[in-house]
Amino acid sequence: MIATIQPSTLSGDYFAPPSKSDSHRALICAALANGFSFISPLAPSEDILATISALNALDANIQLQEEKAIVSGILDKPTDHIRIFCNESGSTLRFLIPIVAAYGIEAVFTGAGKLPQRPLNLYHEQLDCKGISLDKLENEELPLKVKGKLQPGSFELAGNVSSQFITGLLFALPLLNGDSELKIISPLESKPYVDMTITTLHRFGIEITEKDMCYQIKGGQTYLPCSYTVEGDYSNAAIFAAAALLSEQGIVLSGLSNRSKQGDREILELIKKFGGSVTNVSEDSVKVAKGELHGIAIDAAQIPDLVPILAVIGTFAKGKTHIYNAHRLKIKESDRLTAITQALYTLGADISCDDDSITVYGGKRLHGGVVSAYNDHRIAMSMAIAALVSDGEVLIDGAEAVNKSYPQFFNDYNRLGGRADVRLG
Ligand SMILES: O=C(O)C1=C[C@@H](OP(=O)(O)O)[C@@H](O)[C@H](O)C1
Ligand SMILES: C=C(OP(=O)(O)O)C(=O)O
Repeated sequence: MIATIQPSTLSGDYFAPPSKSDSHRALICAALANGFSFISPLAPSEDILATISALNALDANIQLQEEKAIVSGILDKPTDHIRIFCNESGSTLRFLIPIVAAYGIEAVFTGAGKLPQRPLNLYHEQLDCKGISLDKLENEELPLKVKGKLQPGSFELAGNVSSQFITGLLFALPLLNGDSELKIISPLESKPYVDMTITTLHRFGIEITEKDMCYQIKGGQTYLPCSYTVEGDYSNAAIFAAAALLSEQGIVLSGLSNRSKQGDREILELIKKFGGSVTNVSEDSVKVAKGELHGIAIDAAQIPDLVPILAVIGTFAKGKTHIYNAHRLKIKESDRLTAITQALYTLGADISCDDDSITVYGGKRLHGGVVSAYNDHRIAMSMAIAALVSDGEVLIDGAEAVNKSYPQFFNDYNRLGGRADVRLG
């Protein structure tokens, strides 16, 4: 699909869609609980549908009704052999591998897009000696056959590859018949996502303690069903917060808890640092509007998903914006460092990147052109915001990538005054 976008200004009232990360966690915890849980709101993005399909393959019974899921948990040990298609969802894949291992189920995991090239090395290193065999069936990470019964004990993981490996083990280890500990042996990046996991586990009756970056997990714990309200998604709302920086009237962003553990709520502090206007309206809504924007330095270690839209804001801001500690962006749905740099460069931005950082000198308008989404939802959405300040139309090739996390993106974009025409290309 191709999105053809004319320059415009977005303004008005925006309501954040449910958080993809929070939704994954709630669905998995509910599926591991014996009894009925109710989860709402839910948005049927490709990633969330992948997790629902995977959990139903594990004999959980998840019924989606409009924007709500009714989940009855996995009954004892589900079937012995299953195939789990994770589509392009790294969360689905990395969260479910330890869970399948905890149940002793033989499973073949498959995926699409770049997922077969995204690393699983930490599981190969840590699960092989805990009763689990992980066999690559072809020459990439997927298809992957997982076999064996996960044993409790001591695990050691690096903190600078993906926090998703830690989350996956935190879901599974409480189910085992013995205690475990999970030592993080290098500085933990994307730590807010692990904090989100622990918060959601607590809501479903599972307790994890942590001291000196070592997580202690008691075995024999029982997930308890509950009614769970999914938070608004800061990662996707950040796209419209950036758009608001181009608008005198601004945008009121609602449905975003000011007590959220989502790391990407940092977007509001960063917008203030850029010189944008941020005004609290209520506990769950904030108004963002135009300000005198100047370049800033940004440590991306804890907020990787914000980097594409931060680079776009950098093109708005006068002077230098430098985003560093961003090396992990190379192993997302695209090599996001190269993708966002190339796409903005195509529209005339003064931008460059290396293996760990992006530098952009902003303050001048961009020009129109044709850019790729690189099969990456966050690149597609970020470039739709860059199009707002381009002299001339911008065509985003592969705009359907937004469906991975935010199928309603272009509807919301146009409702706020955007001029995006999305057609099969
Ligand atoms: O746990 C999660 O929900 C996520 C963790 C992050 O990955 P990393 O931990 O690999 O940075 C993030 O990029 C991803 O979109 C969602
Ligand atoms: C990388 C992302 O998700 P995942 O790792 O779940 O594929 C994302 O949503 O930007």
